[in-house]
Amino acid sequence: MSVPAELIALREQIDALDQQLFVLLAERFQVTAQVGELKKQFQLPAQDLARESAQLQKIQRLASETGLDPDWALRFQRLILDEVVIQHQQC
Ligand SMILES: O=C(O)C(=O)C[C@]1(C(=O)O)C=C[C@@H](O)C=C1
Repeated sequence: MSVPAELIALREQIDALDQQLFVLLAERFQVTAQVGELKKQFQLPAQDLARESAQLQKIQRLASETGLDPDWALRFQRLILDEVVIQHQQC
């Protein structure tokens, strides 16, 4: 069965967006790696729950404003934060 041209075009858009998403994610992890180094230098804890709480509130608001499911956005952000904390602990 042939794939409609419209589907091909939409998939190209998806691939381009995925690429942007991963470039941004990689950029975020580069910044958090710098935070990890700084925390090590100043002997600060890997996790900052007050900062996370403020971020998660912001994420929920952003999700609502952009039409994303706030609960899903929270889970997504949690995944990222947990990974950063692990990386901080390993640094
Ligand atoms: O801001 C910090 O203190 C960070 O370590 C970065 C970060 C984040 O990825 O945004 C990660 C872990 C902390 O618990 C809070 C925030």
